[in-house]
Amino acid sequence: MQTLIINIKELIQIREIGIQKVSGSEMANLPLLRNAFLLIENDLIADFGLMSDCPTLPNAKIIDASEKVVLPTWCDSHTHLVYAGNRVQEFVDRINGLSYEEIANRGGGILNSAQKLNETSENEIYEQSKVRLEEVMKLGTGAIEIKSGYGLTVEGEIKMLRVIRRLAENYPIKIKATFLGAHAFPKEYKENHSGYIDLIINEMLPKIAEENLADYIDAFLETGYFSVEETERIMEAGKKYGLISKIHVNQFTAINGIAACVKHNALSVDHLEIVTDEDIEILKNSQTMPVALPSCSYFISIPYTPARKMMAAGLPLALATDYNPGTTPSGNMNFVVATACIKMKMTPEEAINAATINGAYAMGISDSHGSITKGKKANLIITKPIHSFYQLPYEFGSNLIENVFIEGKII
Ligand SMILES: N=CN[C@@H](CCC(=O)O)C(=O)O
Ligand SMILES: [Zn+2]
Repeated sequence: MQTLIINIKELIQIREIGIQKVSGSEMANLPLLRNAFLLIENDLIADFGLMSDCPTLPNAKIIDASEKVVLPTWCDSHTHLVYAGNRVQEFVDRINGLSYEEIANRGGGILNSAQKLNETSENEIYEQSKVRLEEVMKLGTGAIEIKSGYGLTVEGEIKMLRVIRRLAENYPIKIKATFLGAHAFPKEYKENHSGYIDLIINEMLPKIAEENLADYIDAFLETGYFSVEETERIMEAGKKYGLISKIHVNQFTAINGIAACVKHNALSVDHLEIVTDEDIEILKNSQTMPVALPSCSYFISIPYTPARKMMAAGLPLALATDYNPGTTPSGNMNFVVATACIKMKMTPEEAINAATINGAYAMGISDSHGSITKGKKANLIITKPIHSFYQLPYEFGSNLIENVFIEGKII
């Protein structure tokens, strides 16, 4: 099956095979072709180039993309898309003056979602989550990481990871699963942290490994949540089962967590609303991808990740949604890209690199996703007629997407 997209106004994010990520000043460069074609064969990108070199293929389905831009689908490397119910009351409480921390201290926050999740059947959680997954695919997300972390019990964490696996089996989008048992301490372990960490290591991890339910391991390394030492125990235990870490860190405070993550070869460090000069020094010369979550900063009014400072130091940066019921009830990567431009002063080129190739790296899939490269998955966004790709972040509230291809098929 061949599909030939012709007359593409701008074909953006074209890369040679082998580019895993872009860093520092390279992020300002977003390679593109004007007046281009792209050939899809089955689920893969078979060829692309200038219209002057476009092949004649009588049996191919032709799509005319005159006045339209084609780019790779978004790679959303950090979400909590599987959850039960919502936290809309906390949203109103915050408007009325309570902080995220105050809400959590009253038993709201993550523990509120955990209670709902443990009271809801696996089937019902699947039904609620698939609606969100279908919505983000239509919004141009072609690969997504989804975390557990609202179970906080052996049964609850396994239930979440089984829902993630079922979504991966039933939808064409690439899904990576991350085990986040260390998201918060359940009430009964408030004074017994080591007891809960023992439960994670001795009960949850072996079962998860037995069913092969997770690709990565995560922890919420933060004042009032998991300390550096506690997170190190989790990362070490994960390694024994082949789970590389992707860690929530530096959301509210900088407590030398990034150094511990780099020491344990974390694939990514995520949030980074508070970043010190020492943190930046440590991230240099590491293979760890920093991941910013600007719609979380927007929704709960906390600082934005200092993207300019980090890129100026030569670091790469990825962008993701953090889709979750508490701090970011939105999985819209188009909004993330626009917010990165508007609030973090990333250029459209930098933001698109961060949301595609670097997002793919942060979920370990840059060999197959994140750029227009021969042999990679034919995961493409075709826009409506627009003047240039700059219009995507510029018209931040509009949906400028006409079609989304995932693995060669329009969804
Ligand atoms: N910060 C930790 N975890 C989630 C929010 C969890 C929640 O409030 O439900 C986050 O990434 O923002
Ligand atoms: Zn998160």
